[in-house]
Amino acid sequence: MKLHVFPGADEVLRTLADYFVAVASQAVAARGRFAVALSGGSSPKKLYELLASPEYREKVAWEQVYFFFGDERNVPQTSPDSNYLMAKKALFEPLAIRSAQVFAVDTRLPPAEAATQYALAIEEFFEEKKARFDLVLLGLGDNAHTASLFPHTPVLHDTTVGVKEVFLPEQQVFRITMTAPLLNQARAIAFLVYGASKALAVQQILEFDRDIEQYPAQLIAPSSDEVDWFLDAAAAKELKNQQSS
Ligand SMILES: O=C(O)[C@H](O)[C@@H](O)[C@H](O)[C@H](O)COP(=O)(O)O
Repeated sequence: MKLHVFPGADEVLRTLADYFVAVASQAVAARGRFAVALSGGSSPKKLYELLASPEYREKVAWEQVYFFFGDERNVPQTSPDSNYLMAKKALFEPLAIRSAQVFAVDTRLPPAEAATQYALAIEEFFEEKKARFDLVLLGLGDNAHTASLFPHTPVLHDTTVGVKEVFLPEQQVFRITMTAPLLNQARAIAFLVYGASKALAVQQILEFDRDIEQYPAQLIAPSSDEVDWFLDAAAAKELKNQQSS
């Protein structure tokens, strides 16, 4: 696990953008393609816009990049809450990404069906059960959730390598999420977390005793052991140890 802590969010985003470029280039060179599972929420929007900017857009062979979503809200793809719509506006449209390169959750289906169909689409893409993303981008909620692995939800104990629907009783909404076993098959995982509101969650995940019911992001432990945390100082301020382990 590697920590990359910088004073401001801009430096965090640029460092993660450079990391993204490096992992993408390595994957294309080794396997002829780069399969990435994007994070949703608000934090990664600036990263996607930076990657699509004139400074970065020439650094990646975008025609060899295939995009998936670590999770999705159970809303139409035209909804402002859609992770797909956010990525479409920030990344896919500016880079003229072909629709065949983007695997979005079909949220027209009922949640359970959408999850099953998405899992099948992932298996077909990788042409095997051991689907391995080259990179999974993750955020962190201030309640220590990641993707849609929320505290005290059954999906936290799901050993399926796949995609499941999650009902969030507080918000009375469904989400669709990759399970921890699927996420953990990734070759590399990068968390992007910035802002003081995340500081306690970061400390809980990295320094508290294991308690996945309360701190679901503790489930993220890829077999590759390649987990990089990209944090600004505000998000890292509760950490006693800011050294990588
Ligand atoms: O669909 C989502 O919302 C994300 O996948 C979710 O896991 C997100 O990463 C965290 O909730 C942090 O969200 P912010 O970046 O908006 O704080």
